[in-house]
Amino acid sequence: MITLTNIHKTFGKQEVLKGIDLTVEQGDVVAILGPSGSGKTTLLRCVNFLERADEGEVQISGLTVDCKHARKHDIVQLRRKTAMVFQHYNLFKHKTVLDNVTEGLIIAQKMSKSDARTRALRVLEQVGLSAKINEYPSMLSGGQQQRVGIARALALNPEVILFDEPTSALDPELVGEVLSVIRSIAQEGITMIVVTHEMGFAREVANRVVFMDGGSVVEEGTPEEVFVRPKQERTRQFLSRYSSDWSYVI
Ligand SMILES: Nc1ncnc2c1ncn2[C@@H]1O[C@H](COP(=O)(O)OP(=O)(O)OP(=O)(O)O)[C@@H](O)[C@H]1O
Repeated sequence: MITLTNIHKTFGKQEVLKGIDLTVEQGDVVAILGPSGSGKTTLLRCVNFLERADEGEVQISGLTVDCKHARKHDIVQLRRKTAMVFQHYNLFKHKTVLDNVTEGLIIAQKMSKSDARTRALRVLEQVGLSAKINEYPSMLSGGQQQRVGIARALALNPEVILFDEPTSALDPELVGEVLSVIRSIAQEGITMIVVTHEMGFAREVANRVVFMDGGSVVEEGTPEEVFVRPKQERTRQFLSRYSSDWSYVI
């Protein structure tokens, strides 16, 4: 469903992605792990052209875009197939929860107000926020704000949702509620790529784990392959550093 081929990205003199190849099947939940600065977020942003890779190809359900020569029209088409959940939620502060979700549907998807409202109410129920639709982001906890971010992504009915460290801005006690919402969405078969430092989540919710280091994919496999029988020494070292952080229990 998604194929990334030979993705390269350089910032200044720093080569941040060194020829990444990755295939994601429909319904996959792919967790991307790796040390800080290994290029995880940059890779995710290259999928929907929030960053344009210098070289390589992004293919999402039949649409192939050459990163170097992509035209605006191709990028718009590709973005329609994706939705992103950001680390810092990126909500509109002066809009209610409901309007935060309907806005994208009315503007980007040219939906009527009443259809947008119907869909928004459905996804807000899915993330457990039916009681908060008329509140403003500042009235919500970080976990609730991130659930609005997730609802907004879901409402777009994308082929893939890209999560960029969705819990890293949250206080520890709020992480579980957001991960549980992501897990419940994953169980519905939505394709997801999740950049995360939550090892327990990656182990229990993802069906594929990708370990990146230094701008390359060092190892990938099922959670069992990567967590229990890692082949690469670098993966082993990384996991042992994080072994006390597997606190998320479903
Ligand atoms: N827009 C940018 N301009 C310049 N350098 C950048 C830019 N975005 C990322 N980088 C650099 O690219 C490298 C990889 O960053 P990236 O955010 O992709 O890593 P990461 O693995 O997601 O790290 P973390 O886990 O800390 O978020 C870092 O050295 C970062 O400073």
